[in-house]
Amino acid sequence: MDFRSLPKIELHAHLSGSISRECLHEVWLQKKERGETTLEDPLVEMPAGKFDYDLDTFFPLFSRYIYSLCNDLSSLIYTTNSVLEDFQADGVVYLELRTTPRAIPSANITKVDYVQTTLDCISKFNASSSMKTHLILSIDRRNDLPVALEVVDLAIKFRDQGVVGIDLCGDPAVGEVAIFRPAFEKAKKNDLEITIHFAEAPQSSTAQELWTLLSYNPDRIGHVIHVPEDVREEIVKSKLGLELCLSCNVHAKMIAGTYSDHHFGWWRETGCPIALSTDDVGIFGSALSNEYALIAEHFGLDRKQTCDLARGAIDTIFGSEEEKKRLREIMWK
Ligand SMILES: CNc1ncnc2c1ncn2[C@@H]1O[C@H](COP(=O)(O)O)[C@@H](O)[C@H]1O
Repeated sequence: MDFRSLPKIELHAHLSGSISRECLHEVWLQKKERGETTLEDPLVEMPAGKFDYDLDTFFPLFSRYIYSLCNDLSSLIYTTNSVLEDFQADGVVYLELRTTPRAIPSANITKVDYVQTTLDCISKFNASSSMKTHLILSIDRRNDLPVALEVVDLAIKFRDQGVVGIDLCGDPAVGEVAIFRPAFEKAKKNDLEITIHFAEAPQSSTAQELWTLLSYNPDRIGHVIHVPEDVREEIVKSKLGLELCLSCNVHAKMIAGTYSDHHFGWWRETGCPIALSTDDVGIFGSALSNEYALIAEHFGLDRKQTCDLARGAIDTIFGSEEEKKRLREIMWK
């Protein structure tokens, strides 16, 4: 099966984590030539073929390196366009990209500028491509409530330009999710969709945390790894959309074992819509086409089952009914 040509939906992709190393290298070269950076070459920082980042080494890649490199308007535009091109070239027909609004005071960039710049790239790309993209704004678990509310306000402000929802992400070892209730309540009240990183690591999978997160009424949840039985039952009953990321979970050792041990095998029997997704293709190096190839290989999916899996994600997109109709027409049966 040609997994690249297979029309696919990507619903769990972090913008800064989806930038390829080659693209980061190009940004670095341009800055180096202009004498604007003292950072190490991305290809040295993240060598080709190295994908074994665990949750301890993964998050600092952003705070310590990628955010320092992509720290002005031209690098934001260059990297966002490159991410969109990569997804399109991989056969993605519908993309929900997510990003944490980031102010860059050294370049006079506010969070409003950051979101506007990202949306401008998306809107230009949407106008000239068959892949359609929407934006989700992320709240980082390490944020406090005022910052989280600011993210929701930005989502409301930019809804007309393609923001469809709110995400809760970040290092699962950090933060107390109960503080975010007013932010998610405000998002719901304003008809924004909600997706949440859920049971990603043992520390973030206490019964208290998981029931708190479910009480925010998410429309989808991501990763969904360390889930106790009573919580699973509730998820299945509510038919929540699941964003499952295979290679990321294997490389980062977030699951025990390997591809064939992934919890996709359990969730696929439950009737919850599943969106196979890449999470951070720039870091973990597995494009969505490869994720489908791996799933087909390790779970013995034939052509029809693979197409059904890809189409199943239509039901859980945050896009419009019209968009769903378009996808039902173009996605393989
Ligand atoms: C293991 N998977 C993951 N779990 C939790 N949060 C993750 C993540 N992968 C990425 N992020 C979140 O997304 C940010 C980078 O993209 P943006 O700057 O927002 O575009 C990271 O800093 C982290 O907060």
